[in-house]
Amino acid sequence: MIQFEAVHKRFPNGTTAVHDLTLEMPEGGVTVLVGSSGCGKTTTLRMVNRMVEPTSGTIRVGGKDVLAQDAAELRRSIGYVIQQAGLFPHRTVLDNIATVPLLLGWGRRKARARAAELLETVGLAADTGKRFPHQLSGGQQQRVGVARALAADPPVLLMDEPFGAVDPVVRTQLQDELLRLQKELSKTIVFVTHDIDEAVRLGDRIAIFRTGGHLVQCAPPAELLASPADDFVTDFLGSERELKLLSLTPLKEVPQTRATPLRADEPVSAVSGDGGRWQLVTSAAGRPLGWLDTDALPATGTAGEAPLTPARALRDTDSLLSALNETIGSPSGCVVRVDADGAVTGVTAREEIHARATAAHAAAGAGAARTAGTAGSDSPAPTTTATPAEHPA
Ligand SMILES: Nc1ncnc2c1ncn2[C@@H]1O[C@H](COP(=O)(O)OP(=O)(O)OP(=O)(O)O)[C@@H](O)[C@H]1O
Repeated sequence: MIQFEAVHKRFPNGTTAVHDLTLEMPEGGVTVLVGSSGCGKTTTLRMVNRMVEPTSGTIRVGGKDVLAQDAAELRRSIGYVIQQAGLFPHRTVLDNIATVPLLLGWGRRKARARAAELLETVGLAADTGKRFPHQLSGGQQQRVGVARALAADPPVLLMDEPFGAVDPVVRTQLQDELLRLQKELSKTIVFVTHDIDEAVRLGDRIAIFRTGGHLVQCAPPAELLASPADDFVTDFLGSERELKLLSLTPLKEVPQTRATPLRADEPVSAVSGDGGRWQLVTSAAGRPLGWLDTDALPATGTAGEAPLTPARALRDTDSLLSALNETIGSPSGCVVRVDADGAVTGVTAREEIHARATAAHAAAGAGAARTAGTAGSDSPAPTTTATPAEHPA
């Protein structure tokens, strides 16, 4: 959808912000640009909608050279979200969202109706529309910024540190919202961030830049984490590289021991972990109540009276990292698995989770090696075309 071919940007003061960039951003995917401050991420992003003009090279959006298009028209056809939303302070939220549709001549009524619909899409209450931006929290303003960018339903969204100015809890909520929206809308998104965790969470592909506007590596997150191209990328990914890889792998494919009723005449069922000492007790509806230590049971006691150690249950869509975390806290060393309704389906032992984690690492590494081989290079290529790796739903 977006292609950079040998793009160079040198500002009049002599600064080279982007150096010989060749990069493809696939349709319907999120490409995240990361790197330290001043490495050319924003300049790269802004060249897509011609807010910055390249010095040389070609940029195509949907196959068309951006320089061959009218700049204002191009900008209206591409959504743009920036840090702190950049809303017009004297316009209501609804009018802010309706900005591009009005510029496109939709008429006030239709533009406002679309804006009202988008308020709901981004998770804001209808009455928010009448307020002014300063009457909203930072997180709410960012949602309005996203709604404004989506108003004319552009195929491409440019997002420049959109969640950089909110606290970590709101940031996670906004990331969740974006993932949810993206599942529905499948936009081609270019997302700039400083935060590698955000990049791993949101990106279908991550492009890592180094100062001077050099692209060092571009790959799906799992490949990048399993096979960083050089020491710069390794350092940038941080010391928890392997754990980040586990955060991308869902628990789904890891086998589980199925739960079976302990005694047909009791409203509890149990499944054994840790050689049978620990029993998982469930309610009549099959929800997990906790782990029962059978060694500590009084001779005459029953499962229904004994104290239970709480068990946090995981679903198939949870990550191997969450599973690993649970095995550390679980007295049995097993994680409890539940279905979408919260009913226990079984348990998985720590060893199974470790084995799957090792396999996930090997598979991601093999994917990167295949890509490097295809590219005909003896080091991982900066631009890869490998199949996207597993990603949490
Ligand atoms: N208009 C300009 N004139 C001159 N130099 C500029 C201009 N805009 C950006 N630069 C320089 O180009 C380089 C890349 O800037 P850019 O904003 O693209 O980096 P960035 O990776 O987005 O940085 P940050 O993460 O800090 O936002 C920097 O050295 C910056 O100072």
